[in-house]
Amino acid sequence: MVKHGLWKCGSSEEQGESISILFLPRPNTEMASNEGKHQTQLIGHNNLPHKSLLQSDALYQYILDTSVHPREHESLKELREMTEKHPRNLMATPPDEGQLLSMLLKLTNAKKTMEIGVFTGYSLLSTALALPHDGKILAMDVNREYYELGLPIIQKAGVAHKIDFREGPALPLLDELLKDENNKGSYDFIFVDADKDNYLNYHKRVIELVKIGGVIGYDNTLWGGSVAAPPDAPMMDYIIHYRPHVLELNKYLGQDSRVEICQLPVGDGITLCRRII
Ligand SMILES: C[S@@+](CC[C@H](N)C(=O)[O-])C[C@H]1O[C@@H](n2cnc3c(N)ncnc32)[C@H](O)[C@@H]1O
Repeated sequence: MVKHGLWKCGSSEEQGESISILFLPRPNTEMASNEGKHQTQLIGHNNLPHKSLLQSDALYQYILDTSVHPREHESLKELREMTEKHPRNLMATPPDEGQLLSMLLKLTNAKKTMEIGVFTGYSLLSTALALPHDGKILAMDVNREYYELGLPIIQKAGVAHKIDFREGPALPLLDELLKDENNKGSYDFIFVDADKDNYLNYHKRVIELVKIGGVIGYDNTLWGGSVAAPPDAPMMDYIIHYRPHVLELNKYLGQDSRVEICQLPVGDGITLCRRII
């Protein structure tokens, strides 16, 4: 049976809701042959096969084995393995997405970046390793304890000096940044991976902070595949709760003339926005 899961989360996890998976049927799968009926199944952290919307576990494993794990920096591997033991490990950015972020940062010669939603720091460390020695990352998370779990590994990797971590809700921090005209249009790259119900609020702000030609990446824009599910498909409560926000963001970005966009089915879906005006 092919499984399609919701792998990442926003503030619902902060509120202690349970984590589970939304299964969606696909043509030519066991589910489709079952008269096309939707099925749901609860599944815990430890028995999830992978974080991806790809059509099979084997295909995703092939990508990991062939292109991702052999090239993963030893510190990223250490951080990933440490995070796998965390009860909320589903929040972590998967390694293929970390590789994508690293490639983007290098292709765009990014130097000044921002990350909203750090958790234990997989995407943060991917970013820090990809930036030049004098690169900078303004990293925000409501929970410093998560960040501090990965910090010793980041320090050991010799890239902690690039990170300016701020604890607290990101919106007021962004509003504070916007008070200084020098911050506007100054960021090369901004990665948004936090509370999904605020993504449009983030967009209104980060679009002013990213430079023209710079890139904003919004994570989880396929929301476990639920964005294309029929409204009556069985879904977990937190999926239902955030789904309208993700749908609204996707619709908004699809029409926002200030950016060119590209939505990729990597991880839980990432939408890249290149600011053009
Ligand atoms: C999906 S996780 C981030 C995963 C991370 N990018 C990684 O590589 O593992 C979401 C994070 O957003 C944080 N968060 C939730 N609401 C937030 C808010 N309003 N402002 C800042 N951070 C928030 C959570 O504490 C959590 O660590």
